[in-house]
Amino acid sequence: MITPPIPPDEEARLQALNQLNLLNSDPDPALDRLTRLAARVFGVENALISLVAADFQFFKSCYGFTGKRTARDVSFCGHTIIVDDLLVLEDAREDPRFHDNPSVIGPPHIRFYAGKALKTLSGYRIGSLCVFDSQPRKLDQAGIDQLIDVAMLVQKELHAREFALRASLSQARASEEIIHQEGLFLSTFEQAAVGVAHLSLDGDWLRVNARFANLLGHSVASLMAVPLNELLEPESAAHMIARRERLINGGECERTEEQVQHREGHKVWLELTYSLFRGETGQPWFLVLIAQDISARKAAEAELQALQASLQAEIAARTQQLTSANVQLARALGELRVIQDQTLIKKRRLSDTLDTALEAFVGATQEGTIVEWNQQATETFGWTRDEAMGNNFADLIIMPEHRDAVRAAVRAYVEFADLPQLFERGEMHARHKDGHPIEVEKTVSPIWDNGRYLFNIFLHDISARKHAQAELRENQEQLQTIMDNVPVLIGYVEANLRCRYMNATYEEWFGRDPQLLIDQPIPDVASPEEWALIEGLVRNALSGNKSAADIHLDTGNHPRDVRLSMIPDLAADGHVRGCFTLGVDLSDRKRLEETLRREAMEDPLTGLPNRRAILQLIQRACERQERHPQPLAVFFLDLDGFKAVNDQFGHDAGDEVLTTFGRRLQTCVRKTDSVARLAGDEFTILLEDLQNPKTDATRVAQKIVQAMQQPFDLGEHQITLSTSIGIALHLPGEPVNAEALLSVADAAMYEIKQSTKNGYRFAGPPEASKAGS
Ligand SMILES: Nc1nc2c(ncn2[C@@H]2O[C@H](COP(=O)(O)OP(=O)(O)OP(=O)(O)O)[C@@H](O)[C@H]2O)c(=O)[nH]1
Repeated sequence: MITPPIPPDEEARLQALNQLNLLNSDPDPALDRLTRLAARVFGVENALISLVAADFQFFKSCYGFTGKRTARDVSFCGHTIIVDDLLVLEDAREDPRFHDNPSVIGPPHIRFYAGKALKTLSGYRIGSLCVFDSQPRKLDQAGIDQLIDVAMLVQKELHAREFALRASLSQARASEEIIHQEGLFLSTFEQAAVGVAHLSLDGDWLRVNARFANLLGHSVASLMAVPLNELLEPESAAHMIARRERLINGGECERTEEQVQHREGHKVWLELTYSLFRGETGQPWFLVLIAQDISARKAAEAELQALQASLQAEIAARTQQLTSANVQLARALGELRVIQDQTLIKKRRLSDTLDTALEAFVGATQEGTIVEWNQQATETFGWTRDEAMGNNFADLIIMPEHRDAVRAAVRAYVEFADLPQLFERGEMHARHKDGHPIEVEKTVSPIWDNGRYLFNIFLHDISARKHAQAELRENQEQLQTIMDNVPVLIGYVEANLRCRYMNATYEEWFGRDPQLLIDQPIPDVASPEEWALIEGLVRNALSGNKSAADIHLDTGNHPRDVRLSMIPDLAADGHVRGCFTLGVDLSDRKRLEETLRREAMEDPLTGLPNRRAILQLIQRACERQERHPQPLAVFFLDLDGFKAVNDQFGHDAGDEVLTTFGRRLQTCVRKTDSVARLAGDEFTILLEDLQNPKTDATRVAQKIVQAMQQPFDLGEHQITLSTSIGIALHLPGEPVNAEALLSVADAAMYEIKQSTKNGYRFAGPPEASKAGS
């Protein structure tokens, strides 16, 4: 006996057989009729339809023979399925393959055997139709043809089952594809980062995504309750009608910027893109309206949630419809055609929506292969759709240094369902075709698609925005540098008295970090003394008035005289947002002024008031007499023989004498009186509040003359000098002229100098004056 050989396509053959679900199945009346027919046609005892499995053969239909299965290695049919034609044995005992086969040497004692292989629609030989008998027989050509005919009938029955099975499988796959496409469309429609709406040709809402409604402060339902033209300015509504007409008449998609009514009453600036969706025959179906908030982007997840739920219910309902459509193949095929048309429309709607989107859209498989690429992606990255499709998205649009991270993120998601940070809405660097980096805002949405993930990636080019932000930052830094380097204290106080800014001058003045002030209430960070100094100014400025004052600040290092100015920061509506603070250090200027003032009024050698100062003092004293009518006296003094001191002892010795003379004069008068040096060795004394002018003046003059008797100490030498004194009295009511009064005293001094020197003389008639020594 020879065991049946294994066919070369065994594995595929067994798979085809298993898919038919016929092994070990119940008898089939149609097949039983055919085996009965075969036995009768050939007048044999037995007819079988056998299916050859991996290690047994199963008798799907038997006529005569009563077994259900036998081992494959003793089977006749195992041989039948490997021959191209029929296997015909007139007497099995004479064939080396079968002469000792258990079915030959034992029951059913097969002698005659004729079998024809049965093939599946794909050509796999899964079994055979055979007839056999316990008596040897011959089979002529007519018999062979008949056996082939009956085998073809059996094969046709099997094909009918296979066809039904395939149709059922194909229907199931088509249903899955429709559900998938529906899900893809809805997911994209709802996840679009822009507002999307479909409008009837009359401009009525058909479908609005939550993003669109959210832009206008509406829910989808409430927005759809308001006609679009009522949301627009009257002029814009008229334009919209004209725009619709143009699109219907074949015009290109149009983009416009409109002020649209927000539900809360204000207007929102939106960029609106109108396009038209046409059916397969070109007839206009509906309008697609894309809206983008061009003032600010706002999330709308909450609204999306509700709409998604209703759309999912719609998917479930449709799935139910499709399931019931599987009852009859013909009907199912018809419905399939309809649904395929709908799928096509939705695909085109999706594709149109994506192509008019203002964001780049890239669809990629979990291996990274690009399967979707819209027009905006071409504009953003430079690759045409044809160039991009089929390529790896990381290689194409991710900067080389980020590719490993992106691939790891995708792997983490696919293998562990771990949602990496990379998928969150955020910013990243993408890569242009020419290699330069593009800053983009990304949204990544994984979708479960038929046993694997697809990634929907929305990318929005934000390079221009980033560039503007960088420029702004640079300008702010430049401004900050200037502010920190001007020798002026600059700050900003908010209306709630909190400090928002203080420049580096603050640290220079107070030795404290200005950052410690930021956001702190000024009354808390200033000392009580400082706050008392500036509170009035700050509050005045915060009530809208400019204010300035010179204040004396104890700034730690050293006290400063500061000119503090407060300028209110007024908003466009007139309310006060805060105030700018400018502090200019006047200390140096004040010191200089003081020096100049002193130098203008003081004699540098003796430190006594100079000529200008004593003239002012005399003038004011005379003016005071109007309120306090007390007489005063002016002395004009000149040292006698002073020139000789210089000549004999030198100029320094002369200076010493002058200084000592000044001090000596001060000891002769009251603290309220004034001693001044006019020039050279000329001095002046102003005596005020005299009771008896002449007597009082005489007493002072004599005191001076006496004081001059004391020698001047010049180191190794001592000298004695005298002075000549002219005295002018001024009584209340007399004309006020300091220069004239001084001249009068000078003239009196001159007279005594010309006569005796070393004495005093009153101005006026000779008898009123007296020389004293
Ligand atoms: N050491 C010194 N000498 C001065 C200063 N200013 C003026 N002199 C000198 O003071 C002298 C004053 O001159 P006079 O008053 O004419 O000389 P005198 O010797 O006092 O003459 P009589 O007044 O007539 O007694 C001059 O020699 C000046 O050069 C000064 O600031 N220091």
